[in-house]
Amino acid sequence: MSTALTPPAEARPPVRHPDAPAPGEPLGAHYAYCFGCGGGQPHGLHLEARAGEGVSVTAEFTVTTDHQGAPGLAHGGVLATALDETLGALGWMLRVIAVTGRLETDFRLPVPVGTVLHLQAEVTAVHGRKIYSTATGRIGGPEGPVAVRADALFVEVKVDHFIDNGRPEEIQAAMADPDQVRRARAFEVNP
Ligand SMILES: CCCCCCCCCCCCCCCC(=O)SCCNC(=O)CCNC(=O)[C@H](O)C(C)(C)COP(=O)(O)OP(=O)(O)OC[C@H]1O[C@@H](n2cnc3c(N)ncnc32)[C@H](O)[C@@H]1OP(=O)(O)O
Repeated sequence: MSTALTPPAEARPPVRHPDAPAPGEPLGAHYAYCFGCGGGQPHGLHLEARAGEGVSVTAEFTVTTDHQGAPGLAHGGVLATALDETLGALGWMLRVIAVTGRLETDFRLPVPVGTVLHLQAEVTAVHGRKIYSTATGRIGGPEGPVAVRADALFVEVKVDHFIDNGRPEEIQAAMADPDQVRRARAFEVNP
């Protein structure tokens, strides 16, 4: 793990937000067109995450023919996306908006098409806006061997990060969504 992903000595253990979803509760998509979790992306990962104990989440992603690199095998970048999306879902447990600053990935086993990747992620430490976290993706079941893993640094941001930087067409469409809950989920972690 790179030094940038080692929490400083002053970092604190993460605190589960009192209003975090209960363990086992599905977290749902934060944005319908998210490539990781959105239902509106036909070739996306359609990753489904659930709240875990403490500051953790679990998720599942089924590798399809849309996700290949080599014939019959998942593309490494797609697997990194699955790890990134799962780690991103930890924001629901802290109730903060955060984006990936650094993602360091280990690929340990090839992952064939048709595999269900069982993901687990947890926050390990928090220092100011910096959120340190780690994730695994197992195959053959939730207790199966680790095929992929990652360490990450997410950085807390304000909602302006998206409004100021996203392409105006998509930002305006998301803000104009008549579904208030969906609109809130797209722009805030706390709907
Ligand atoms: C319409 C749609 C709405 C969406 C609704 C939102 C819902 C919730 C969205 C969730 C989405 C989930 C999806 C999966 C998660 C992604 O994939 S997120 C997308 C990929 N990530 C990005 O696009 C981020 C791009 N990078 C940036 O915008 C900026 O570099 C950052 C990360 C915000 C940091 O910039 P900054 O705010 O200016 O902060 P900065 O002072 O540079 O850094 C703060 C601290 O972090 C450290 N740091 C920053 N980057 C790094 C790094 N790469 N390595 C080491 N340290 C770093 C700095 O050294 C600094 O440390 P201290 O000096 O405080 O000790």
